[in-house]
Amino acid sequence: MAGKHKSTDGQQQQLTVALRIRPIFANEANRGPGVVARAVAGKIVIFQNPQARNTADVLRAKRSHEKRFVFDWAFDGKTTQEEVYIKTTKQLVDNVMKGYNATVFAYGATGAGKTHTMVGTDQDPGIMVRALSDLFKEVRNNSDATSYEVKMSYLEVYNENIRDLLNSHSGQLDLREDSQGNHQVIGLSEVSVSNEYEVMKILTKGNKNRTQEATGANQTSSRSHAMLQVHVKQSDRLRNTVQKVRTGTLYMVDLAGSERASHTRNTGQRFKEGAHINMSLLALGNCINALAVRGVKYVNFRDSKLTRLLKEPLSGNCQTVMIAHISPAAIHFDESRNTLLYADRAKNITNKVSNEKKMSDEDMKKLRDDIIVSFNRQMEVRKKVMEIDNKLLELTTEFGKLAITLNDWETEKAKLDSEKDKETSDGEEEEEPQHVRQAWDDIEFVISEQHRYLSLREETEKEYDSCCEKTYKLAETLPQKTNSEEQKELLDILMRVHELEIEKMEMQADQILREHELRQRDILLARFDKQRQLCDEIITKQRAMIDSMDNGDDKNMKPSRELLELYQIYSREFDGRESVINQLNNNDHRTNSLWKARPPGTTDSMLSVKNVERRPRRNSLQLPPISR
Ligand SMILES: Nc1ncnc2c1ncn2[C@@H]1O[C@H](COP(=O)(O)OP(=O)(O)OP(=O)(O)O)[C@@H](O)[C@H]1O
Repeated sequence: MAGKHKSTDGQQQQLTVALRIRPIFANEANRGPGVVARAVAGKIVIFQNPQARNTADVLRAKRSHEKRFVFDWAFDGKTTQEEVYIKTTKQLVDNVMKGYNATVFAYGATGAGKTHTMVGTDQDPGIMVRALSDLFKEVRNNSDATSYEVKMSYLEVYNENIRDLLNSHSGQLDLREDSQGNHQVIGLSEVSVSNEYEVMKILTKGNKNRTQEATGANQTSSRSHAMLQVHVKQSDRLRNTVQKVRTGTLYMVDLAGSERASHTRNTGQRFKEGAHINMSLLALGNCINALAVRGVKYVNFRDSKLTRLLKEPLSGNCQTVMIAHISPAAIHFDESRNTLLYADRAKNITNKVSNEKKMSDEDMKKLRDDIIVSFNRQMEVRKKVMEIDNKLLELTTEFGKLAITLNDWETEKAKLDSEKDKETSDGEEEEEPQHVRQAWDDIEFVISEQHRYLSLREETEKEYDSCCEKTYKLAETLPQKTNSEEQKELLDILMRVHELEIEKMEMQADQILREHELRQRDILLARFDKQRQLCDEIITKQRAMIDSMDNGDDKNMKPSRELLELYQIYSREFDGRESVINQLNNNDHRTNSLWKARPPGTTDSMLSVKNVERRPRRNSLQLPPISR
């Protein structure tokens, strides 16, 4: 089997080119110098110029008049129909069943064996029948899990007119280009088929309708290009699974003879046909030449109906096999050489093959719905995270307030204890008032709530991450799944709108956090303020104590010179600070703007609830001792 056909999705694939040399007929062998084309080693064609045989120097003649062509496959007169089918087309059938498109077309001069390869006879059928027979075998083998719909259409292009071979009354049919750049034949009948016997009947009927005429070159020459299209649509039968619908099309084309019109010695109508056939084959040749040159952006498929119909097979999402045909007879040297050169050129054509690219309106709607559902879920979960954050921030604020109440109480208790010491010296601890006991209970509750919300946040954040991943995976499939710019643009806009929604939500969350930070700073500042007042009080009292000692008898308790200097600096700082605070209190606006700057030394962890731990109940406020 040709390894070249085993398609990996989205990969560049070269056109597979096979060359078939039919057996020489007795009348051909009698008429000239015999055989000029031989297939060697299954891949090489040795082609000789018959005139070389007249040269005396046999070796020199051989070198200059013998040409070798290498193809994917080279078949000779002994190769069976089955072998040709297995090597060129069998894998295409497998790929069509996987949802790819595939084309096999027969090219060559009149009488070179195209129809024999494509259609064959009842006793020895050709590719069309064998491919359909294999396709139905696959359908039967997989019918438990998959439901299939196989439809066929068969048309011919004759004198640049398209006719339906399955409906002889259809007349000429129009070819239209859809929004995705594919060509469709309007009004072409599609027949549902379920087994190979029906296919055989339909093909025989179609071939009878085909324009055939005896010419000087062939007894039953096909004067038209015939195209058989087999569409396979499949969907999973299994319940509770996502319905996956795949469609693949197999195009099988039997082209009209490619020889020059003059060779058939035709005049009048026959000549006109020849001219048309050659015009479309010339257009096909031009397309093949253009496609074979790497980097060519524009290929003109518009010149003929045939090239318009073959646009997708040759340039688009399709695996394509060309089977070129030649006669081995010396009398057909010119046509055979032309065919060999065409086929050689066609080897360079590459197609990009994918079974994902084509997207029906139904699939498009599903993808759009999936994206919306995924985004909405993402927004919902993000909202939940925001609500949790909000709750955590409220708890942090609450914690801050309660901490102030407790600190206030510790300060007050220290004062009360020292006053009591003076009076009674019994060392009994001050009883906590009701609001302080309540504050301890509340702070305990706040801490347990913080832990609860933190673990909830962790879970919800994980859920949010998986939602984001799902949405972006869907978004990533877009370029592969759509082939229309319009579809892509629409889905891009949809994605952008939702991204903006998410961004808006993030900004709201940011705003809430900022407001909370401001509140936290207020609380922190209030705590600093209390601490400062306490320090002031301590320093002032110590100063008074030292002053009183200074006046007393104990000269050893005199403060050092250094300490006295520090007191002076402190009182200057104190006066300056008081005047700034007075100024700020008179001007609310400026006070607010001052809060906007983070107080020096305030770190994120100071604002975070995670790091706040319950203070030990009986631990009074610790101040650094002033060392003398
Ligand atoms: N490989 C082959 N083995 C045996 N007979 C062949 C083979 N190829 C072609 N023939 C015979 O040669 C004759 C011409 O072949 P065929 O009609 O297939 O040519 P064609 O290329 O389709 O010609 P046209 O373009 O005129 O339709 C037929 O009688 C056919 O049976």
